[in-house]
Amino acid sequence: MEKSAKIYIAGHRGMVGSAIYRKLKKEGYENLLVKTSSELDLRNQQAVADFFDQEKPEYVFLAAAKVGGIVANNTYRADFLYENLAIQNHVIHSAYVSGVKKLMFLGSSCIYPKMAPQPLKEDYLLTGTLEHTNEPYAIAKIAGIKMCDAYRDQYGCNFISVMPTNLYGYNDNYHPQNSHVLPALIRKFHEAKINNAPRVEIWGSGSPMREFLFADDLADACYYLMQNYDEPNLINIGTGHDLTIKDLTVLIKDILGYEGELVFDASKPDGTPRKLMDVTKLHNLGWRHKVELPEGIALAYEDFKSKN
Ligand SMILES: NC(=O)C1=CN([C@@H]2O[C@H](COP(=O)(O)OP(=O)(O)OC[C@H]3O[C@@H](n4cnc5c(N)ncnc54)[C@H](OP(=O)(O)O)[C@@H]3O)[C@@H](O)[C@H]2O)C=CC1
Ligand SMILES: C[C@H]1O[C@H](OP(=O)(O)OP(=O)(O)OC[C@H]2O[C@@H](n3cnc4c(=O)[nH]c(N)nc43)[C@H](O)[C@@H]2O)[C@@H](O)[C@@H](O)C1=O
Repeated sequence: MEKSAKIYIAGHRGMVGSAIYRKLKKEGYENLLVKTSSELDLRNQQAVADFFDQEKPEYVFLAAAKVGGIVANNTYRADFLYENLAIQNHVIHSAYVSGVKKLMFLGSSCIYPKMAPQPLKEDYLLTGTLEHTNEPYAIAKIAGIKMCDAYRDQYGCNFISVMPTNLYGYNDNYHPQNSHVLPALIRKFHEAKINNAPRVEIWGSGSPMREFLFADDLADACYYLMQNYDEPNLINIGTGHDLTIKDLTVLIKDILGYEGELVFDASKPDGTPRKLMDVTKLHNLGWRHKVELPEGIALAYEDFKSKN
């Protein structure tokens, strides 16, 4: 990617898009094209086609999507399927029509079968049944991967797909119901601490295992892969380490300095028992994460406090 290249970051106000934006600025890219969802609704096919026709971006990071935690995914099942399919269909097709040189599509670790062997290798895609709570979102993401590959096969487009593990960081979503676990726990322990609440409720059994990557590390990996990866099929992005939700809870509780009790709410879903990424392919290409979980949680908490 030449420093003068015109680069469209779809979803630049989100956690991932804003991290990619910061990374590209830091690397000296000045010609960055961005639009909020009110300026350009990516669900609108004609608006997306017109935008690509007029702006003709050379590179695209597709980090716009309908995103949320386990309960949001399970509650707004139709919206997660429809909106994500619409956004990615319109952006990927218009990128082909307007002659984009390279596009990166962001998927998610939930594309893998619920009971796949661990760690999750890229070739486990479509080898089993998906986790129910996020099946619509996962189906949309799988369609995005297959769309990138099909446009490469039929039209020779250099469209790549990356699969990040669970993410957290600056500009995360801290909504009490719709967020992912890590930002949800930061909010819960922060509020419990300032209100002297005796206990905090944790969803599910605490036994599921999750892997967490700081969003700025993800942006670094995306930039690296945009320069060093030109293959079909997907590539995982993660740390290669995971922990139980219970251990994550204790870690966040300690970092935030909350001293009350934990109560596990079995009426809430556990979701996938484990989804640890196999990052051999990424490591072999020469990229590794830098921010470890305790440091990243402290950074995310500072960001949360500065906005709340
Ligand atoms: N968060 C996580 O743990 C993980 C995320 N990912 C993937 O990373 C990508 C980014 O996620 P993340 O940054 O967390 O999500 P966020 O919710 O933080 O940001 C999503 C962005 O998408 C934009 N967007 C949503 N709908 C539309 C629309 N109809 N038209 C235009 N823009 C739209 C929003 O724009 P605006 O602000 O202008 O409204 C927003 O900035 C997604 O593809 C997601 O699937 C993958 C694995 C884990
Ligand atoms: C990134 C990935 O994220 C989603 O999958 P998920 O990993 O299951 O999502 P999650 O972060 O919301 O939960 C992880 C675990 O944590 C437990 N948990 C405890 N207490 C809270 C809590 O307070 N909030 C939340 N959200 N979860 C909690 C929760 O019960 C679950 O066992 C996908 O839908 C999809 O979006 C996707 O791709």
